[in-house]
Amino acid sequence: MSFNTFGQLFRVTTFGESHGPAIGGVVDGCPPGIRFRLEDIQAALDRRRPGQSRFTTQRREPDQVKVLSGTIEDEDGVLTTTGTPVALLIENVDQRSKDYAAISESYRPGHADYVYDRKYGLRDHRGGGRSSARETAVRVAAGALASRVLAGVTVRGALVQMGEIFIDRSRWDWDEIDRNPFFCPDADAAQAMAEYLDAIRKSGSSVGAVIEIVAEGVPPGLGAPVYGKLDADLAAAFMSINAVKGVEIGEGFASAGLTGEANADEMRMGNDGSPLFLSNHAGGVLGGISTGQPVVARFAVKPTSSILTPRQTVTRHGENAEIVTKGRHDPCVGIRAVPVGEAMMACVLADHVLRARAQVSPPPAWPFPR
Ligand SMILES: C=C(O[C@@H]1CC(C(=O)O)=C[C@@H](OP(=O)(O)O)[C@H]1O)C(=O)O
Repeated sequence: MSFNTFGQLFRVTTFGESHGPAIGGVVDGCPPGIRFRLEDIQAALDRRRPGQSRFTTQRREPDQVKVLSGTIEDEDGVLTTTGTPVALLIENVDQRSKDYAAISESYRPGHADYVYDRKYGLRDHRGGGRSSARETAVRVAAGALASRVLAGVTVRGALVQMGEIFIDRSRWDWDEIDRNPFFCPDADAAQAMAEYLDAIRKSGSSVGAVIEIVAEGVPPGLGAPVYGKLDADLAAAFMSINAVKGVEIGEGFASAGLTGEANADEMRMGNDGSPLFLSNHAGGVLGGISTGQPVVARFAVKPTSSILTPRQTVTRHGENAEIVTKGRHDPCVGIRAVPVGEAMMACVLADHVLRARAQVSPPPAWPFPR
């Protein structure tokens, strides 16, 4: 059993609280000989970092990562993994715990405060502790390393819904996600989101979001039929992100409304000797095993529960109370969940690449002779 670790062979453990001195993690099982620069990891972290627009928390964290072990550095600054645990450390520098003094005895409705007390009998009331979005920084650092293990695989994510605003998929442009502060692939929807979120933010409220993660170049054959399903591990990985309340693979819940004909991803032989799927309702996974099509997953992030609107609650001493949560909170924490989702996809795929390598390496040559 593990409380703070995920993955079987590419194994990530995280530690640290939002208001402790640092957060960090250990990636165990990373193969030797993986080359990267610290800047590669930093660039990934910079996409998630707080305080980069008026639409995210104003807490100023540089999220400077240190690699403490598991690599050797050459004179050009290239780090090569040695096969030993890679330890990553990010210092917290902008904690403001006094914001939390006013709510240390009460529970934010919709937040993990209450269940921490019920489970452990105490909680780190200086901030969100382990249930803070701060924890996700380490996942992003681990994901950057995982993406180096995934040669030929591209993992990208986008915000496809914010509260009541949906993107128009016919306007999807991957280049757009770096041009607006929402990682939104639809420029028009991004404009509408800016207006919408400004109003939400000014009223002290918050909204949820849906994030879509797409991995292209995934080879067929990752995953296993029953207990080692690739999609089950993806679902667990996305669900482990703080504030995530739902996960879909491919058509997801909408597949319940399709007929067998509509849902069938028909197959023809392509010119390159590989089968061509005529659609991808499966989201790149059939029977828990990757098909070679893009792996497509979506997850829903709930509205941030730290809001200024007074809410009814109870205290840890069993009294009725009212709570107002001040401080520096994201009006839509789903925005910064986009790089986190990409990281979780990369970590799960890297883990399954290693698992496939352990069981069936090399994979059988296809097609089979008659
Ligand atoms: C610092 C980050 O986000 C934080 C996520 C968060 C929360 O409750 O989730 C609350 C805020 O922090 P604090 O605990 O200081 O109030 C955010 O700023 C980060 O993501 O790096």
